[in-house]
Amino acid sequence: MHITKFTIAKTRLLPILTKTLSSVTQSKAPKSLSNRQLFRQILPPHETLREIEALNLGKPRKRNSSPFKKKVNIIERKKLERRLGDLTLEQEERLELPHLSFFAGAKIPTSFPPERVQELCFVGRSNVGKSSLINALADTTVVRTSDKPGLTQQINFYAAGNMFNMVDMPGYGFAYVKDEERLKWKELIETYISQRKTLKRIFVIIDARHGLKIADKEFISMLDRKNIEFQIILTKCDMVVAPDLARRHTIVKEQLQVYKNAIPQPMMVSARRKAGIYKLRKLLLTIIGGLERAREVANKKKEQRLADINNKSKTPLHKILKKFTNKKTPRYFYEKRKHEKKSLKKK
Ligand SMILES: Nc1nc2c(ncn2[C@@H]2O[C@H](COP(=O)(O)OP(=O)(O)OP(=O)(O)O)[C@@H](O)[C@H]2O)c(=O)[nH]1
Ligand SMILES: [Mg+2]
Repeated sequence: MHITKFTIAKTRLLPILTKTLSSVTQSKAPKSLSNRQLFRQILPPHETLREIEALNLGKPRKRNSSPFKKKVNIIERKKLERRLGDLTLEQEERLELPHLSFFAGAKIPTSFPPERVQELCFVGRSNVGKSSLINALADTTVVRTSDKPGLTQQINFYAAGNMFNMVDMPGYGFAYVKDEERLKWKELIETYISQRKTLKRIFVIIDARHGLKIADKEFISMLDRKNIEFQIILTKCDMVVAPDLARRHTIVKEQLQVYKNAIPQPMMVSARRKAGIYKLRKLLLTIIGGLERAREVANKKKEQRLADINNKSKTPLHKILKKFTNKKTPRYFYEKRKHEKKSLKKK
């Protein structure tokens, strides 16, 4: 038999896909189908599809600007709701994390900062989007990111206010770095993970386009051997169409069943489109025990916003229009109409 790269990949994937398929569709997949065809046959559960639709995960559809297309969109969404259930059920609380700042970097274990507050760490293959995810979670650009793999080369510690630390790791399984360097990173990560007492959860970041790769499996097997709990986050979800994302989620969930220390439910996010970020923030705050405090801050901000809106609408018309009175520009008429409409509504 002529063995190609493809045949090897297929033999590796086939058992997983057939297993997933048989458990989801309750039927055996014929061996003649290609990997892609097998993948396409997976029927993901409704709740996964609903979560993807509700959180706006998945590759964005083409922008529909015409009123007709907008109407078609509304009809399609209604059809989806009839099939999957109420999409508003997944609505997220608009929570925020405290201000993020860099405070320490460690290339060797002796440089780890003292264990003061609780920590959450983000680990995964190079270029998978660990640093971008931390930025998205904290709504900042403090963490450096790059489209070239291997940017983060040390363990970076970021303080989220005085509540907790987020820890950005170098990527594992990075092929373009010397063996010596790779081994050093591996040891550094393993030492941190197994010795840090304040570490509350390890998030293993996986590219949603590829799922669990060999390096990921090796890493989570190591965690499992050491009895360390971890949770998977599928990221770059904006690069996979919704049905395929649901299938990927189903496969990863199935694969996790063999790891006794895996939290069974993988999360889904897109750091670029900030989808699923509120849900993940809520999880982080729950782990840290800061959910109530974050809710209080969010409520205060909401009240402030409402008060600002009220104050603005109380500004008399002549003051609003003062800026535009020299020239009666379209803006002048727009502001006037808006104000009139508002006062009509109030009456
Ligand atoms: N489309 C898309 N791109 C993303 C997303 N998250 C990260 N990226 C891109 O992926 C590339 C790598 O992101 P990083 O955050 O630097 O990845 P990393 O895992 O920290 O990489 P290393 O530090 O090299 O280990 C950047 O070009 C990001 O813009 C995402 O959710 N969607
Ligand atoms: Mg990085």
